[in-house]
Amino acid sequence: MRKEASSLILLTPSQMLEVDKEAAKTIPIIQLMENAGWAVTQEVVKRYKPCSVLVLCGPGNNGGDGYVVARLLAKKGWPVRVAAIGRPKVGSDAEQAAHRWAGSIVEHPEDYIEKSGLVIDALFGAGLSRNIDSYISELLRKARRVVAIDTPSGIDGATGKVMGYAPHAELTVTFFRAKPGHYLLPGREYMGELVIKDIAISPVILSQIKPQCWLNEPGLWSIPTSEVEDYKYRRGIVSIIGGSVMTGAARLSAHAALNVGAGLVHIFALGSHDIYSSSSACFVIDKDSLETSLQDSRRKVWVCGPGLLLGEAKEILSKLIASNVKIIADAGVFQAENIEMLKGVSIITPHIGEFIRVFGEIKADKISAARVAAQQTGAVVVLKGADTIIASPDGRVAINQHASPRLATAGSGDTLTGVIATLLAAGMSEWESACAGVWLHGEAGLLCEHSWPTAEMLANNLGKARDNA
Ligand SMILES: NC(=O)C1=CN([C@@H]2O[C@H](COP(=O)(O)OP(=O)(O)OC[C@H]3O[C@@H](n4cnc5c(N)ncnc54)[C@H](O)[C@@H]3O)[C@@H](O)[C@H]2O)[C@@H](O)CC1
Ligand SMILES: Nc1ncnc2c1ncn2[C@@H]1O[C@H](COP(=O)(O)OP(=O)(O)O)[C@@H](O)[C@H]1O
Ligand SMILES: [K+]
Repeated sequence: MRKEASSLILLTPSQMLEVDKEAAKTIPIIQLMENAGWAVTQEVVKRYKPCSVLVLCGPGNNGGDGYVVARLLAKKGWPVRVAAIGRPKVGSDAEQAAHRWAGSIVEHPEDYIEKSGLVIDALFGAGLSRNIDSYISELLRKARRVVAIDTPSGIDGATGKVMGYAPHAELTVTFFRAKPGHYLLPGREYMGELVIKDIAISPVILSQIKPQCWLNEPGLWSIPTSEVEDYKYRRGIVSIIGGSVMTGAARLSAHAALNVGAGLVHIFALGSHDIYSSSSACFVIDKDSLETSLQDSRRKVWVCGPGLLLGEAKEILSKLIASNVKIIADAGVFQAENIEMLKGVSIITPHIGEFIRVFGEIKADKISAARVAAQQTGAVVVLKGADTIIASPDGRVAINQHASPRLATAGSGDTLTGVIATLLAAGMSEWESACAGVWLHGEAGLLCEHSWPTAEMLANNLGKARDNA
């Protein structure tokens, strides 16, 4: 089902704390904590039969949620023990929640954890501020089945990094909106099933927070549908530079563009035309000079990079930039290790190796690095990988989890450029084309999960993928 863009918002832990403060103006935190604990309890009883439960409670509000879960599960007759790993601050909401827990508090959780049917991880959530220490990591290592409150303790909600150690949860219940760390790797691998629960925080608060990050799903964008009065120029023209030596990449890009619904695909071949002419009756092979082809004002979108040698990429890219067309730059363009060269490009699609070659090592995290690269170039950056990040120069970021490892095949990136170019040519904005293109590419991969697809097979599934968006 198509989601509302607002439900796709991802909040960093610090934004979530801001939400918390705002929400507290109308609903007391202790009530939000009760709601959070109730939400977790509901999800637990839905999935598990009554069993012995050990709730590991940390010193903050994450721990507070844990005390509520302990109380509610015990009320339902489940055998529950609580371990208080760090006492809540005097006068805090978590302390109030702890006072309401009348059951046992074990001093040595290590004596119980292996025997417990279920461990509720309520140690740290949004307030994780440093690496997990060895006592806690040794303890968590012994847990067999873990349900995490907000996030498995040790996962940085902003970046998905593991801070020393984190348990692999079977179920993670978070509140109001998910966080980037729920979807970024490696964090995503620790969540198990992720459930986002409404705890009566008003979405109106979001307008004050000004979120800048979304999960990449339909609803964040919408793709033009086919109309009765469609004609090929309205569907959009994609022009692709074909390399003189490596000719497969441009052909794959062109094949993808046609399959995802481009009205017309031109290939401007740098060497012999023959291979391009003979590979599909649907490609239009340019016979004119590049300058003449660029004078056709209907040809606004160009793909430059797949299969290009460094010299070819450099020369052609500068000509395209000077012509003010919209450019999707990939592959060959990134051999130059040159940020300046990319200024004037609309969208760049580097994989992590290419990204590092051009922009240098990623020092902080992938989101920040992609954002900086977008600002430096003025282009939308698609940082490809298993958790592709799409960053706009204006600071917006989308995280894509809608993909399959089956996409990791030669030429897969070339098909992606063809998809993005088609959406751009159909009139979508740079940001939306990049986000939607990455999703469609992922969907094509998911449609092939019964096989080991080649890039051509992926391209063949793009029309179906577009219909599914
Ligand atoms: N945001 C919201 O709207 C709501 C948040 N709630 C819960 O509140 C949590 C956030 O609460 P807090 O801000 O109190 O933060 P946490 O409870 O996540 O942790 C903060 C505490 O842990 C300590 N700490 C952090 N990292 C540590 C480490 N590696 N080793 C040892 N101690 C460490 C800090 O010193 C602090 O005492 C959320 O994760 C969520 O579970 C819920 O109570 C309901 C509402
Ligand atoms: N493990 C994975 N999970 C999901 N998507 C993947 C995975 N590995 C690669 N991909 C996707 O496949 C594409 C590979 O692109 P790229 O590395 O440029 O390949 P090529 O240069 O061979 O065309 C990217 O869109 C990337 O996001
Ligand atoms: K937790």
